[in-house]
Amino acid sequence: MLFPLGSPQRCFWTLLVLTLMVLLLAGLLRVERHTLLLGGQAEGPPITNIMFLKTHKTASSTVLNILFRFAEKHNLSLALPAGSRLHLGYPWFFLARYVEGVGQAGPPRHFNIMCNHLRFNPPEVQKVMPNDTFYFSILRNPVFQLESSFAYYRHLTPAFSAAPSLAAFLAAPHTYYNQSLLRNAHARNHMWFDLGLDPNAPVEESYVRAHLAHVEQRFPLVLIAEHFDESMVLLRRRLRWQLDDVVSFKLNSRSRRSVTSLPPEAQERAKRWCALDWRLYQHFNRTFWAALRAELGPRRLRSEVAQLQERRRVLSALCLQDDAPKNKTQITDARLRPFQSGEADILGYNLREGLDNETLRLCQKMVMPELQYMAHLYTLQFPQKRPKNIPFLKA
Ligand SMILES: Nc1ncnc2c1ncn2[C@@H]1O[C@H](COP(=O)(O)OS(=O)(=O)O)[C@@H](OP(=O)(O)O)[C@H]1O
Repeated sequence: MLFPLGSPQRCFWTLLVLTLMVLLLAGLLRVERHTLLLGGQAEGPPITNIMFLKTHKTASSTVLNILFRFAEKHNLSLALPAGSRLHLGYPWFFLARYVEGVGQAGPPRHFNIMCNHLRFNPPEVQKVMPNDTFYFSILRNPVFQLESSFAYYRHLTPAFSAAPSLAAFLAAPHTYYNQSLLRNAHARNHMWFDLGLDPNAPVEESYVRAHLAHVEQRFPLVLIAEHFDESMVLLRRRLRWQLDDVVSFKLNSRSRRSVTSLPPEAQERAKRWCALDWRLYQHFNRTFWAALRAELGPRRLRSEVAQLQERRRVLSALCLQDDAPKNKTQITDARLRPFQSGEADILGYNLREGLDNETLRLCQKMVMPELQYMAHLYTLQFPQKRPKNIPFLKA
């Protein structure tokens, strides 16, 4: 025996061993708590009051599909466009009266989820969303966002239709771009515009910093389209949702035929032309990774991303014909054909044949394009109103 019983040394070693055991136990408990969280048993009830600022050409229709499915599953109310409208007043600033069910008179009406395209206007949004609403949005690298916008809004945006190509537009943007036309919103700092800010403001440091701080204050979570799966991991944790709630298929994508890659010098021009969006993207790309790091370690992140991707693989094999997106001529069910625009060849999906009713319903919702799904939810929420008319479905 090294130390005789009762000696101070023995007390010291006993205390040390006990302290180490307590620390070890505390560590194990922490790991256990994390594991529980990841198994889908998030702490607290799921968040159900949500405002998603649906920026353009940023994977936002895929996020909207996730929110629509959650709303339908939990019977939550949606702030949907009033009457025959298909969006919430875009490109004009959002007004509460653009929402169905919000009258000029009478008590204020609140909704659980707002996620259709709108130009952000906080005081008006607050009129229809509860005080405890969780605000989030998504951004994409402005070079790719602009390229996607150019293909999609080619015929709707005067600045784009006047230019022979995006590279030509970027070589001399002021030749084509008239900033007084609201319809040119798609052509410059589109995400900055969607946030309700001035896309033609001079890129002065104090202005940019002040507005980035405002956006960060208003949106505690900003996702990044290039890191979609990591974004879903973070979103799920923040909303305290289940894994299946954030599994999705890629919606609104273009066929390879309609994607053009800008040469490096045109990419640099795009960053300069959309300098406000570029600053926005750089800033929120940093905050996104900082938020992920604060939330979970790299191993845990890899494991959650892998779980999400595995679930997507399973659902894709269950739901989709050939596991692959299809162009409009290949999609057999007209209700699943996405809206086509400009020079973009927008893809959708065919479902596998012979699905049982419950699986069919799940799969249909996962691939249902935005307008059709919105029309479906509008009829569910306002059965007494005239159903939404989706003109291209009749063509
Ligand atoms: N999951 C996921 N991950 C990464 N990227 C994705 C995802 N889902 C959609 N997309 C791409 O987002 C583009 C469509 O964006 P939106 O749905 O926001 O467009 S819209 O404004 O609602 O019309 C469109 O980009 P382009 O194909 O470059 O046009 C989609 O391919």
